[in-house]
Amino acid sequence: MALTAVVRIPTRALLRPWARLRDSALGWMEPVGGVEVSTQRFGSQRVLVEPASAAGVAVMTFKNPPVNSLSLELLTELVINLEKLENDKTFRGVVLTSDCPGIFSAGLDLTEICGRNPAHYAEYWKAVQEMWLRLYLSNLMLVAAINGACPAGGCLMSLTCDYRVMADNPKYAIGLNETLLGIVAPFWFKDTLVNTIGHRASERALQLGLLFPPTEALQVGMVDRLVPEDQVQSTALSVLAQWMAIPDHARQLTKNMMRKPTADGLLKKRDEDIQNFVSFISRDSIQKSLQMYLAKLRQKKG
Ligand SMILES: CCCCC/C=C\CCC/C=C/CC(=O)SCCNC(=O)CCNC(=O)[C@H](O)C(C)(C)COP(=O)(O)OP(=O)(O)OC[C@H]1O[C@@H](n2cnc3c(N)ncnc32)[C@H](O)[C@@H]1OP(=O)(O)O
Repeated sequence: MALTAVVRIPTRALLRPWARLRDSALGWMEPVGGVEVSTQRFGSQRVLVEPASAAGVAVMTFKNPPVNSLSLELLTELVINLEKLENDKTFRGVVLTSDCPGIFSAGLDLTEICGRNPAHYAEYWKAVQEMWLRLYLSNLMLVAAINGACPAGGCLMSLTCDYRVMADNPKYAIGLNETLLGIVAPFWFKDTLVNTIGHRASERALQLGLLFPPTEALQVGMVDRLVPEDQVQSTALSVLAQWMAIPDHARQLTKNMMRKPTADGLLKKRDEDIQNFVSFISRDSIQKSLQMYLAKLRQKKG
């Protein structure tokens, strides 16, 4: 269904983005001459993108049931939709969230890294790298609305955002738990965590594969705010409204200055990282660990 409508925002607000917040706070909604803002919903099978009611903001919702595992398809759709948002200069901020009840994302799709061939592992890992690079270096303001469990690759995805709001439900946990599966978080996962919670806390969390319940995640700095479950998305949107008050060029240059050196670490050796992944994941011992882990997950219900 096409929900095309056009809202006009005054050019002065686009030139001075921080003015938009003030204007809307004053109740300014008059469509006056200026730049067209598309309010059309778009997206794809697994990623829905909807413009939020605030100008310049979109909500990107992952819907890859049952657990939003990061399949090759989901990763590809995510990157395509992010690129669309970035190319549409009317968007300045995006909330990332999930459509799967109680789960933000279960991380990498284990069926993509278990029982496949080396060419598939290479293709998949390239897509994981691409997702991280695009999100981590995005010029857009990204806020993760973590409305459920957020292990491993799901946690990584949220760590690429500029701010994390998590549902205050002790049933949910967040963290890089790779060691529990007998696998190792690659250096760029580690770097992203270190940049967020510091070296000592990362070392402990990574070695032990810690999954933090919300209160501990807040204490360690893995998330920025806890709110009741039904307020996760609205809080994420109001955080974005605050960030929108900062002039884009200054914020973007600052973000790039903070993040580029970390991203360069991977950009300089993408191929080597793919080769490392393929040879690591293809080992019999690693495949056995993953099979056992998957079997345990599947047995849980039985
Ligand atoms: C020295 C050189 C080093 C180089 C190394 C390079 C790289 C190696 C590192 C690679 C990095 C990997 C990062 C990852 O993301 S690995 C994935 C880790 N994910 C997890 O551990 C999460 C596993 N899932 C869960 O804990 C739970 O499913 C849950 C998310 C908490 C949800 O629980 P619940 O609601 O109870 O749902 P179920 O457990 O019953 O699951 C439903 C259904 O979904 C299947 N499933 C769950 N998670 C995954 C997954 N990640 N991938 C694929 N499938 C998954 C689960 O098996 C159930 O399936 P069935 O309905 O068929 O039983």
